[in-house]
Amino acid sequence: MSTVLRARALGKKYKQRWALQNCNLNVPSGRVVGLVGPNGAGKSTLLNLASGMLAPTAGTIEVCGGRPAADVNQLTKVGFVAQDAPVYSGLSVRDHLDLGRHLNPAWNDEVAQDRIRRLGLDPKQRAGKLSGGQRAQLALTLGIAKQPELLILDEPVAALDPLARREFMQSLMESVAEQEMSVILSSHLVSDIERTCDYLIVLVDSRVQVAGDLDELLAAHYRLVGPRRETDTLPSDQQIISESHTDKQSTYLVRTASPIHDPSWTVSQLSLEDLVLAYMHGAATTHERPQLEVLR
Ligand SMILES: Nc1ncnc2c1ncn2[C@@H]1O[C@H](COP(=O)(O)OP(=O)(O)OP(=O)(O)O)[C@@H](O)[C@H]1O
Repeated sequence: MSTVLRARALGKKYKQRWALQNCNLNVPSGRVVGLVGPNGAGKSTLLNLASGMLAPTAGTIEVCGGRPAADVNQLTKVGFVAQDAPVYSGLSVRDHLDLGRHLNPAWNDEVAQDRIRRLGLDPKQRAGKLSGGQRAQLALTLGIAKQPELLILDEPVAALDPLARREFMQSLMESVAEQEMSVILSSHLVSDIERTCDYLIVLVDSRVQVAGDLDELLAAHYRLVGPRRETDTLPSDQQIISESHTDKQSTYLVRTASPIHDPSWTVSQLSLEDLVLAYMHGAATTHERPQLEVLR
């Protein structure tokens, strides 16, 4: 199985503060990866390192088998749509497509023109006059028509209303299905991740808390509710992600590869939202609880 992103002890420091620390990842190719975490967790930092916009302070990162943005070949392989979908406000939609055609050797003009038509964008319209959603769609169009091996999207739907968000994600999924493309996208919205992603990375407070195949992660996490028990009474193969207690009752969210047979527990599976929040809560027990927007 080939790897689209590999990070080893990767770190990025701004002045005295680590924005990303000891990040180790092996993301398989052909997946749609959801990168989730609270504000300031380090998501943009990781995506900027992956696109070559930033250089690591520590460790290494490889995308599509090479150092990000190392040469023209590497630049061709990776598409990056930064946060807030940056476009040139003085240029028209058509100018953007012309620019894309000239700058990208694997540019697919048919895909670009078709998307613009389907979105109902006027080619003569200046990008500065488009709505936030239309700008995001234009930026996504440029990323998709470039036909990269890896498309990186930093909070692509943040500015969109729920309907526009769903349409945006749908059109992204159609393009993924049509092209052989890996995608890494960051989002605060668990519902978007749930609908579109098959691989999850949870980043909190500059550290990767968990990463892996979404279905495998969901299958390996449980909520245990039962009479109050101390942490050290749980089997060692159960990794405690978060816990809460009342005088009489304990609730644990655990990760384990083994089935749970203990009859004193009421056992249930976790939703994706539960899982993400458990890792955020677990990582934040010494801090204020981070905010995660959960929209349905
Ligand atoms: N250019 C910079 N100079 C100094 N500090 C920075 C810079 N960029 C980011 N940081 C800090 O690094 C940390 C991680 O920021 P980053 O933008 O990667 O987080 P994020 O998870 O993308 O957040 P958000 O969800 O709010 O976009 C934050 O504490 C932020 O203040």
